[in-house]
Amino acid sequence: MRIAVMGAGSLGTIIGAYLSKGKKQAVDLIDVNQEHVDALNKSGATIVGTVEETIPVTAITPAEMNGVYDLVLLLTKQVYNDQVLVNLRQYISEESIVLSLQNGVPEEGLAAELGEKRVVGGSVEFGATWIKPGVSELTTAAESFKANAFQIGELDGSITERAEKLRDVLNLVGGTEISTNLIGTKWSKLLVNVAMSGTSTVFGCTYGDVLANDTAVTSAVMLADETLEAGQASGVEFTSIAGIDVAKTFKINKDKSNLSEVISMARKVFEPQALLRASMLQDLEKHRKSEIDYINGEVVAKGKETGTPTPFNDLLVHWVRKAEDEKSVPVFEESLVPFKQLIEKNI
Ligand SMILES: NC(=O)C1=CN([C@@H]2O[C@H](COP(=O)(O)OP(=O)(O)OC[C@H]3O[C@@H](n4cnc5c(N)ncnc54)[C@H](OP(=O)(O)O)[C@@H]3O)[C@@H](O)[C@H]2O)C=CC1
Ligand SMILES: CC(C)(CO)C(=O)C(=O)O
Repeated sequence: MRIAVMGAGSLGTIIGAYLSKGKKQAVDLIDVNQEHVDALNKSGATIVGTVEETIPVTAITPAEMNGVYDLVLLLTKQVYNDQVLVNLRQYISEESIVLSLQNGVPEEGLAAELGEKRVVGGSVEFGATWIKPGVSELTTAAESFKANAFQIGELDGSITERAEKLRDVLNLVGGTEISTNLIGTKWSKLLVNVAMSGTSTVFGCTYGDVLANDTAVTSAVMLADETLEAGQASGVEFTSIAGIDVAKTFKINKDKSNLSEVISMARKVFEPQALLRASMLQDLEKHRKSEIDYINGEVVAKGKETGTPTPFNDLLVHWVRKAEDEKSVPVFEESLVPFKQLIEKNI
């Protein structure tokens, strides 16, 4: 099988490295960062953090792509999908599979662009941070990465031979399961990103800082609840993620009578990830456009479509877009002010 890892950044460096290990298939790590590509070819892909390993890989820039790939792992940020797909079209056939492992719910758009038959979806259950050319950090405990790295699935939830084949390939990286409810799986991961990555971004802090502050953590669970409301109103059946049934855990009663219980659960569930900083926050720090439109913005869009109010997500998207426009990084105490006001109005 000839595999393209499209976007060998934080995640792609690690995934591409483990797929290349043992040379079981031909794998190209493809990235626009020439310095990174050169370092990968010269010294291999170095994984630091919860594992320490260097694996020889083949890396190229998009301009050096050639021939046809059987499998493309889409690991660029969704923000760049339009330009990535224009290039990619030249290197896929009718039989090629494009597996998006991006956060958010890009599958529908990809199927419209590339044809439903070519697209398989997936969700990544570990974290990674690009450190420098050739080096990426695994930020999830190694045992948990080996046990639960991916959930993948066909858009219609069927278990097909190709999904089983993809599972076997991804098992070379970390534990992979086939989801029979891909949209539910993607929305369940979306809920975590909306609540925790959204707040980590808008407050400019770690997950731990969010959990430790009453206004920030209350905002996080309100964001999660809006995700459940908007998702369920559009027919999403939420699933479990890392063993947590998200619909049961994060549902806030209309009269808010269980709010403090939900906050306690959020603190317990996310405490092991206290050191994480959202990749969207890292985008703001690099003065880049973040994936906010595809994360919290997805909830706002579904809320509009279904007539579900999403005031916390509206406010968060507004503040993150403002930071993008101003090329600034949110300051914790400043961002707390409007969220405190919204909580006083709504709770
Ligand atoms: N990092 C994480 O912990 C997790 C990330 N995800 C999701 O996975 C996806 C990838 O995230 P992440 O690995 O963090 O992203 P990164 O930005 O670290 O990696 C993407 C890489 O793609 C490169 N790139 C940009 N444009 C192109 C292009 N046209 N062709 C080829 N390469 C290109 C970027 O180069 P340059 O930087 O120079 O632009 C970068 O090296 C996102 O959707 C994210 O939400 C999901 C779970 C966890
Ligand atoms: C940090 C992590 C892994 C949270 O689940 C993530 O998905 C992100 O911020 O993009």
